[in-house]
Amino acid sequence: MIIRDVIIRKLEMTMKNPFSTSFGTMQTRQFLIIEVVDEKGNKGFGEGVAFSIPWYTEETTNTSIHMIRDFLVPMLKGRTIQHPDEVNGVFKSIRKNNMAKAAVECAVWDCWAKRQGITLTEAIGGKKEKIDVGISIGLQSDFQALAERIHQSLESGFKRIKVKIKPGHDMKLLSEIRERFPDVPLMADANSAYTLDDLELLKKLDQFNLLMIEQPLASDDIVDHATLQKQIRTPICLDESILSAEDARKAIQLGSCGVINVKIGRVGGMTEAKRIHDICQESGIPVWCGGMLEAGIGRAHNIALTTLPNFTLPGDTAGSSSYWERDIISPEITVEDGTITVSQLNGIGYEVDLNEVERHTTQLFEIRL
Ligand SMILES: O=C(O)CCC(=O)C1=CC=C[C@@H](O)[C@@H]1C(=O)O
Ligand SMILES: [Mg+2]
Repeated sequence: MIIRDVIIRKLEMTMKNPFSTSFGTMQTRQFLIIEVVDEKGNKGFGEGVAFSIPWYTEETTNTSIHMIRDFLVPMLKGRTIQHPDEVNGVFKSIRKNNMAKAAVECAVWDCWAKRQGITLTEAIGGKKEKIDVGISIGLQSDFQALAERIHQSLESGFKRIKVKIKPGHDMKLLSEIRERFPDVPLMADANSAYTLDDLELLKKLDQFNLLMIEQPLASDDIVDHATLQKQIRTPICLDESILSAEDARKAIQLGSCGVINVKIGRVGGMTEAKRIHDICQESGIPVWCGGMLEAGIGRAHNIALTTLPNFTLPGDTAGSSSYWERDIISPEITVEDGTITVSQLNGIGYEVDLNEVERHTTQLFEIRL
């Protein structure tokens, strides 16, 4: 396969509900859609999930455009790609910028699967026909609002609830949730808001019987997390700290976590996500698919990834209607009784609604290779 054309679109879409974490609130979601076209005219799509502000990782929507236009796409010029696993190696000389790499690599995966006449799920070796889905609820204005969101989410069948915590919004919040919803599969994501100075408080969170606590300490740390994991019963789930399969190997070796959240963008693509899955599987560490408030194309890639066997925990892969009035794919992704039925259609399994894409496009770059 030879990639002949690449179209980079920057989109801006308004989320139904603002999403708040320990680092800020977002309602307008900027992201990229990468379209690749091969020499036979097959098309593939990937989503660039970096935010407009570099608060989750160092990347932004605009740094991704720069990386993709000026470095990554030129590296594909004149190259025959036998299998999409090769793209990870092609981009290896470029450091980090994982979300930019993943956006292009995922478009190549989709294109290749369509060219082979197979689903993306088959292309990566996934087997599940249905996947379990949880929901991530951002910080809310007050407990009543949060309780209402949890209640609605349980009514809709979501298989686990993730809430955001930060210093000052932890003990009381979790104890109120537990009082009202004693048996709910519950986890808390701190997005790096604590340090080992908070050890005593973090130990107390064990009483809430959380499935796991996500990224309590620094975003680039695995050493302090290992110290913390030895002193708390609740499994630590690493998110921000794991950027590669090597990071996963080291974190597991140090005992820094009991679970890993895999995000395709954060780790630089589908190939690296599969490697992390495999390392965790060999080490008895369960994984689940994290979310980046994606639109339909990114979401479709996440669903395919989740069909791998060691994705044994529900992911942050809620359906289109949890985020958008109208998604950019057809049909939209729907969740029934807390599960998504994996599409049997080729590639990502959904049609990209180019009219909707255009309606939200604020910048477009066409590159002919
Ligand atoms: O529903 C989703 O897409 C998951 C949302 C979510 O929890 C997150 C998205 C992006 C950055 C973070 O705030 C957070 C996370 O850390 O997992
Ligand atoms: Mg997280």
